Formats: sequence, structure tokens, C-alpha cells
Amino acid sequence: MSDNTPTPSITAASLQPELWTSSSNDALQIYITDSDGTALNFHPNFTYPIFGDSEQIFGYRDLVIFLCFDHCTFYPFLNVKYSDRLNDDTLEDPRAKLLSYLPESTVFKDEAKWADSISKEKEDFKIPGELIGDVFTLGEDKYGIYKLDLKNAQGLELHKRLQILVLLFIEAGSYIDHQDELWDIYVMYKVTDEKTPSIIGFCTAYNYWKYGGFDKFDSNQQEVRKKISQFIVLPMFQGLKLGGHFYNKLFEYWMQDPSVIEVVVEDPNESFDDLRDRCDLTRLCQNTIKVASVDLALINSEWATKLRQEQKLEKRQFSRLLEMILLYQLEHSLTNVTRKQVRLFIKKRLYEKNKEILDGLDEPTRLDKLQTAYASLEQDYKRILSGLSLHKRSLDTTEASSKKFKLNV
Ligand SMILES: CC(=O)SCCNC(=O)CCNC(=O)[C@H](O)C(C)(C)COP(=O)(O)OP(=O)(O)OC[C@H]1O[C@@H](n2cnc3c(N)ncnc32)[C@H](O)[C@@H]1OP(=O)(O)O
Repeated sequence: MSDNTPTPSITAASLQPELWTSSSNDALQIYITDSDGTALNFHPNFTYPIFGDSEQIFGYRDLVIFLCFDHCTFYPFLNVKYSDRLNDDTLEDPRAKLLSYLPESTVFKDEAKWADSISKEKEDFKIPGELIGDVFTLGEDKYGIYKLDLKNAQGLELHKRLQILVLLFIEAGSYIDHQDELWDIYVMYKVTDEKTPSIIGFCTAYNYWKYGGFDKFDSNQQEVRKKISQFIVLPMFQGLKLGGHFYNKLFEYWMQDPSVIEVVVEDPNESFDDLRDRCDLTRLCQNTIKVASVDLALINSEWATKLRQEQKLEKRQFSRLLEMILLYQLEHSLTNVTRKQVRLFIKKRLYEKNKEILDGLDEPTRLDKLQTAYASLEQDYKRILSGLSLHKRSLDTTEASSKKFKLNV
């Protein structure tokens, strides 16, 4: 707009409010540079934690907000462009709003300065964390998972650069208190190019200390329940099984840590639930149990309790996995257990879980509610199981793995 053009006012805009209103989800464009210098672009899933419940920004025409990150250092850059702005001091300033959620290092507008800052950080770049487990290969690339050291300035800075993604990609996500030492942050990198690795995603987990009894307390034996709180794979790497590998590697790491007694997940969404169910099932059936040998008597015995504790799985998740294994057996004719027995077994858990509500209903309604819940769960289990091959793998590996995990079957 030229200097001589009068700035439009709110009253002028009220005639055509749609011209001056942008969806904040559409206006915000996130770019992540690639190792070859190009940038991949996507939109956020949510912006309401930043721009309010309506996810709209009023007062600008043709608004575009560029939020860019470097693939390796995750150095942030922000720019805000629009063709016109209403003359109103009370308008929300998207630049200020976003900067309040970004680290102080964020470069505004000055692209050359951003490029210089990245080059400087890359001169002697070192991932600001400790490698957990080994570097592993998938296809032609190598990956590693690093636990950030938040006491180290670079570790803390990386956390501050990454955390806005929690607001933008996880529903009801919020910032963690990084000063609380009970938080762990794990970052997955593609490390094929060791000098400039690329961030794939990250996960936060909280350590809940559990009082394990007087004896354990006295002998300084710590017991921790790990709660996965936030788990993100960057959009351009989603759907490539990288999230699954990230989760499996974390689980492997926690399996080896005797202080971790259980791994739980805080408010998983459907896609994370799917990933978790499929990974847990595959891990369990590859390493520990032979699918065809699971039956109702075994599930109701001490074996199940012991296996659950050994596998550090929470009760509900473990029950779901066993139920899915029973259904898998039925689908692949691997069992003498009948469909009716499996149905009654699953309904028993559903009844116990919802006893209070169900006991308040008359019998026909109660039976109907249970049947509806069962039918929908069965359908969901079948969806999760589709494409999984649990018994072939387990038959191949049972002998080798049974040496590692000796069970009292
Ligand atoms: C606790 C929380 O934080 S809940 C919030 C979770 N995070 C989000 O929603 C943020 C946005 N989304 C994301 O970041 C990602 O999409 C995630 C984390 C949900 C999933 O990560 P991705 O890398 O895309 O998943 P991945 O490609 O590994 O899994 C894809 C599929 O393979 C399955 N899978 C992955 N690894 C394995 C494995 N090792 N064995 C068996 N199945 C596997 C998954 O269940 C999934 O099934 P599908 O093909 O039917 O979709």
C-alpha cells in the first residue's frame, strides 16, 4: 500500500469482514529446511493455543506467517507478510504473539542473519544430548536417539526451539516445565550425515517415582513409572514407520533400565494408540510369547501377571494386547478357544471397567450396551491387527528369544 493511501478502518472492514479475516491454521506456514538447502512446507494441525479458539486472525489482508526451522540446529526464523492492515491499535499482532512462544534466538525477517546464525552453529555442531542405545540403520539411512541434557545451554535451547510443535501438532498439548528435573526429552535424528544430522522427531516423558515399600526405599532401589507425554514425528517423516522405531527404541532402552517398572502414555490420540498397539503386539510376539500358545487358562494364571510386569506394560494396555492376540488366533485358526469364549472374556473386562454405570441399568439394556461396546472394540481390534503377521514371526524367533526371556508357562 502506498504512503498516500488512507489506511482502512474497522468500520470499512465491517462491510467485508471475510477479506480481513484469515484462518490462523492456513496463514501459518511451517518450513523445515532439508539437508540439501531446500525447504519442506506444511501447515499446523492446531493454532488455538496461540491465536484463540476460533483459530482466526482479524485485521489483515492476504496474511502469511512464515515459521521456518533449520533441519539440524532447528534455528527458528519468523516473518509475517500481508497486503494491508486495518488501522486499529487493538489488533492482534501475529508477530508478537508467535515470538512469545518462541525462544529469544528467533530471527525476525532478516533471512541473511538467520542463514549466518545457522552456519555459525553448524561450524562445530554436536548433538546436545547423550546417545541412548546404538545408532541403527533403516534402508539406506542411519538413525540415533539422544536424550537432551537440559542443564546444558544448547540442550535447553534445542528444547525451546522444538516445543512450539507440541502446540501446533498435539491437541491440548502444552509446554512442559523444563526446570522440573523429572522430565526427559528424547530427540530422534537421522545421522547418515554425521556432521549435520537431521531432526526426525521428539518425545517427552515424565518420571513418576513410585514408593516400592520400606525395604526397597532403604536399600536405595528406585522405582519409576515412565509416562510418555508428548510424541511427535515431523510431518515430512510421518508414515515411514520412523515413529514406530522411535517408540520401540525408547521401550528397549527402558526395558534395560531396572529402575523403570512400567511405561504408560498420557492421553494418547488415535494415531499414537495405533502405533503403540501395533508396536507392543509385534514386540511381544516377536520376542516373548508364541501366539498359538496363549489360551484363556494361561491368561487367567500367574503367567499373565508376571509377563505384564516383565514387559513393563500397564494393566489396561496388557489386557488389550492379550484380547487382540485371542482375536488374532481366531482369525488365523490358531486356537481351540471358541469365538463365544473370547467374546465373554472381553465382555467380562468391559463389565468390570464400567460396573458402576452398568449395574444401574435393567438387564436387557445392560446386555445391549455391553454387546454394542464389544462389537465396536472387536472392529477396532481387527483394524489394528490388519496387516500384522504375528504368528509367522513368532514361530521364527520363539526359540532364539526364549533364551532371553525365560517364562514359567
Ligand atoms: C502421547 C502423545 O503425544 S499423543 C500425540 C501423538 N502425536 C501427534 O499426533 C502429533 C502428530 N503426529 C505424529 O507426530 C505422527 O503421525 C505419530 C507420532 C502419531 C506417528 O508417527 P509416524 O512416524 O507417522 O508413524 P509410523 O509411520 O511409525 O507408523 C505408521 C504405521 O505403522 C505402524 N507401525 C510403525 N512401526 C511399527 C512397527 N515397528 N511394527 C508394527 N507396526 C508399526 C503404525 O501403527 C502405523 O500404522 P498405519 O500404517 O496403519 O498408519
